[in-house]
Formats: sequence, structure tokens, C-alpha cells
Amino acid sequence: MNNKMNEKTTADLENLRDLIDGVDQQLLHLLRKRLDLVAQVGAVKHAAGVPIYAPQREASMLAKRRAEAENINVSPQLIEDILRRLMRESYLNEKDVGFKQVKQDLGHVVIVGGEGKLGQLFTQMLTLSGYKVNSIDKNDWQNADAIFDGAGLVIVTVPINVTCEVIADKLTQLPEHCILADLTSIKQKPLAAMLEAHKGPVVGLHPMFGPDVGSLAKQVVVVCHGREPQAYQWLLQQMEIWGARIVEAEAERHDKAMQLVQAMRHFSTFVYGLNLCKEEADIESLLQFSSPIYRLELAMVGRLFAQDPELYADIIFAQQGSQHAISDYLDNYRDALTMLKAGNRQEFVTQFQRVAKWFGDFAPQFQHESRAMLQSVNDMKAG
Ligand SMILES: O=C(O)C(=O)C[C@]1(C(=O)O)C=C[C@@H](O)C=C1
Repeated sequence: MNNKMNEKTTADLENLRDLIDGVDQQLLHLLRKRLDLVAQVGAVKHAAGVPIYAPQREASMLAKRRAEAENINVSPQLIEDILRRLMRESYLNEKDVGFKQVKQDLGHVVIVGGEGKLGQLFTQMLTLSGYKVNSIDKNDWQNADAIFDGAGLVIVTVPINVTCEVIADKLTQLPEHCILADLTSIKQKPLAAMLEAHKGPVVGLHPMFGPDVGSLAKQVVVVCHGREPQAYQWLLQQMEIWGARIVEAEAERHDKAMQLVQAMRHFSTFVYGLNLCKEEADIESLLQFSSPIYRLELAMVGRLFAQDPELYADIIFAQQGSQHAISDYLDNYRDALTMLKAGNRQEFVTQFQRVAKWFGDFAPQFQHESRAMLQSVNDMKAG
């Protein structure tokens, strides 16, 4: 009897799984169809110079699909997750058809440090937009005059610790109307160096993403104005067509924010990793016992050490002011440890509530955002 049940169960399951396979295959064909349509959208946008990222369209489409999902008893979050993932695919696909060239009569672009990863990304995006791009790197300076001759835009993307030196030593003889820009993650000093070296248009840019993004859709580029903004307005427009969001900032404010957003954050991640290493923590077993949040946290720490130490040293050592931010953090850590050692549980709760109040509406918003991330961390587990 039991055996029969098992056989029946097996047969039922097989049947249902065949049907599921069929539905998944249909989904696959629908995906192909959607990708083909998106490719056509890409071509239309390319011709007209319409930005790759269309936030209003996305919001209205998501709202409609969520409502329709609810009507047929499908989780609205499910369709939203799927559509967001599909749109990420769209950004990549639309990129391949290229982008409208906003400035036709620019002359060529020179990327100083074009062999670096960010330099390569900008070379790719500018080339996809029809610009002629040359690169100049450490060993090419003997040809500098020829390379810069007729340039309409020069973008400096060399390590932070040599940026100002390269600007002051090498970029004083650019064509008069050439735009001089940089991609450094601090802005005050490079901007001052560029304004000093070059009398024409100057702009400081800070792309707030790593070079491995795939697409610039929804990525932020901070812009610090230097001189003659009307001359480089087209460049900001061009980046918007790539999908980027332009955020204007004053250089000093930007640099101050970077002390927390980059230097302190990366430094504490570095110390976290250093601590695990010194404690000889067994990552394998930590992962076994890990909740999704811990796995995500470990991934955030671990990913740092898969990258170039020089890059992080550049960011952490770039500003004196970062040391104050990091010292303050250490002081707070010490105070909290004293509270812990004193067994002052009530104080912990009081401080916790104080911080929660300070976070205000951001706390529940972050909880909501991180829930989706944690679920994807769990989805990615295999075996
Ligand atoms: O409708 C568009 O403008 C598209 O580019 C297509 C699409 C999508 O995949 O549906 C992709 C990106 C946009 O941000 C919005 C929607």
C-alpha cells in the first residue's frame, strides 16, 4: 500500500514538474520576446537621444503590474522583483546599440589614465556615443603634444595621490576651449589644480560607482562646477543619456561627506577583516552558522579584499579630515565598550532609542530595502 502511494506520489510529482517545465519554457520565450522589444526601444532612444533610464515609466509600469498581480492573487512583490531584474537586463541591452552623440563638433577626447578600469569604462561609454577617444598613460608622455592637439575634452583618471601633480605638471598647455575634467573621489584639491593649470572650462566629476557596473543606469555622478559650465553642459546631458543621475555638489561639502561615506566606511571594513584574520576565524564554519544578514555583511567585508589595496589606500589616505571621522568612531566604540563592561544594559537601550529616533523614517525604510536584499542572499544559496 505504502509502496503504491510512493509510486503514485512519484508519478504525480513527475507530471506536475513536466507542466512546470512547460510554463518555464514559455516564460523563457516571453523573455526573449521582451528582450527583442527592448532592443527596439534602445534603437529609438539612441536615435532621439532619450535617456536609457525612464523612472516615471518604471514607476507607472510597476504600479499597474502590482495591481494586476493582486487581482489574480499573485504577490505584487514577486512581479516587482521580476520586472526590476528584467529592467536591469534592459539597461545592458539598450547600451549595446550605442548612444546619441550630444556634442558633434567636439574634437577628440583624451583620457589621462585610460588604462585604468574607470578610464576604460569612460572610454567605452564615450566610444559607444560616437566620440573619438585617445588615451594617455604613464609611458606616453613623450607624445603628449600630438595627443592633446585638437582635443575637446580631457578627462583625468589617475590615482588620487598623483592627480594634482599630473594636472599641474602635464596639463598646462591644453587647447584654449578644451574642457578639463577629472574623476577623482575627492574634489577640492583636484578642482583647484585644474583651475590653476587650465584657463578654459573645468569640471570636477565623481562617479559614485565602481568600474564593474555594466551599465550607468541609476548610478550617481557628482558634479562640482569649476569654470564655464555652459561649455560642458553637453557632457552632463551625455551622462544622463547613459542613464546616470547627476548630483550637483559643492566640492567642500562633497569631500566632507566622503570622509564618512568612503574613508571611514572602508577603514572600518578593513579593520573588520583584519580582526577576523587575526582571530583566525574559520570562514567556512562562520558561513555555516550565518544568518542571511551575517552572510551579506561578510560578503561586504570579503569583497573589499578581492580588490586593489592601492585603490583603497588612495581613498582612505586622501584626506587628513578622514582621520578625525575615524577617531570619533573609535571614541564612540570605546564609550560603548565601557558601557558594556559596566553591564549597563539600561544605558544601551536608551542609546539605542536615541539613535532610532535620530534615524527617524529612514530606519523602517532601510529595514524594508534590506529585506529584499536578504531574501536574494538566501535565494543565491545552493545545495
Ligand atoms: O520603456 C522604456 O523606456 C525602456 O527603456 C524599457 C524599460 C523596460 O525594460 O521596461 C527599461 C528601462 C527604462 O527605465 C524603463 C523601461
